[in-house]
Amino acid sequence: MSTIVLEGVSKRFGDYLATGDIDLVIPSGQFTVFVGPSGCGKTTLLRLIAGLEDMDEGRLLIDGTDMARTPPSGRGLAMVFQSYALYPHMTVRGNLGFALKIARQPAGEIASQVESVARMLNLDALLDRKPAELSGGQRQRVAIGRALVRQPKAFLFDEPLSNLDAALRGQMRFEIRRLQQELGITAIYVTHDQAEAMTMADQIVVFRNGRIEQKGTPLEIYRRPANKFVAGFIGSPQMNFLNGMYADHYHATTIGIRPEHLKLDPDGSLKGAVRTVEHLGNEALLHVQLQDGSMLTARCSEDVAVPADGDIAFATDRSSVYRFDPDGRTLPEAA
Ligand SMILES: Nc1ncnc2c1ncn2[C@@H]1O[C@H](COP(=O)(O)OP(=O)(O)OP(=O)(O)O)[C@@H](O)[C@H]1O
Repeated sequence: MSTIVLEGVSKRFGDYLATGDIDLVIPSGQFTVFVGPSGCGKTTLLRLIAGLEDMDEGRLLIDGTDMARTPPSGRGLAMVFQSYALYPHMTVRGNLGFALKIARQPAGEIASQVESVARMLNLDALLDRKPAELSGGQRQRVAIGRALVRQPKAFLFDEPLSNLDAALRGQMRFEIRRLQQELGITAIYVTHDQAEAMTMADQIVVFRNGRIEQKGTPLEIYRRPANKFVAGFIGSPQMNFLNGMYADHYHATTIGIRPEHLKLDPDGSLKGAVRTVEHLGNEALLHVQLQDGSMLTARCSEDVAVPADGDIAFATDRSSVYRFDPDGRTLPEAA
């Protein structure tokens, strides 16, 4: 278990600020997810922590020790990449034990460590296969196992599931989380997928343009987004944003309503016409054009009755309406 602390960390590539002024605590034994759109600097920050990039300013402390002079190999961190980076000519057993072999551990010790990790990750039956003879999910498990045998202080995951199909991704999310909880190991996980962040994290850190927009538990971020960017980024389908008369009514520049907080109600004040219906099997998404021309998405039950003329109205609780100022900052709840 290890606590990782970043103090005023910045990194530039030439004139370009990839990540700036980062103050952050990664609590020991917790699962922290860095999330944000492509290019927001989350991978750069992970690589700074791993020691694969040098920071321009700031400090990195692991368990209270400044890492400025510690090379990547001395930090006790294990990184798992999207590309798996397995050795193709080695078997699963060889890949899993490689780091221990390099560290000149006795053969008996290597064999028992490899077997215990293989059991943990359900790889026992695959130990004699080469990476080319494995599925994507199995390869990813070997990559995780290879990091695990080194008994790291913390795991650093860089989009490890983006090469997998949706079903396997769901399963691997669950397995990574289970393993991390069982071992009580500190983990940092980089993704651009907000659903992954919501389902896996103890702490989510939302990035934009190299800076932290908000950090908190998944529910805090979903319920109390600090600004319009976070409100729009977390939650799927995306929060609806409305301006003009709808926002004026709430004394705000923009208001936001999540698709799941719209209720069909003939007396509702959000009146419009259904343009398309997306049937998802367990629910339907209604895309509605409001009277002022703006579009709204509503999450409804699959058996929703759309009137023949398409005219529809929604109501929402005042407490479900988010209000934003001209700079996009969240205003207190409407009275
Ligand atoms: N070695 C480099 N030299 C120059 N610019 C770089 C380098 N590495 C990253 N950048 C730039 O820094 C910014 C942040 O990159 P980074 O890879 O951290 O983003 P990211 O949030 O992880 O994005 P993605 O989800 O696409 O991987 C990007 O604009 C990128 O082009």
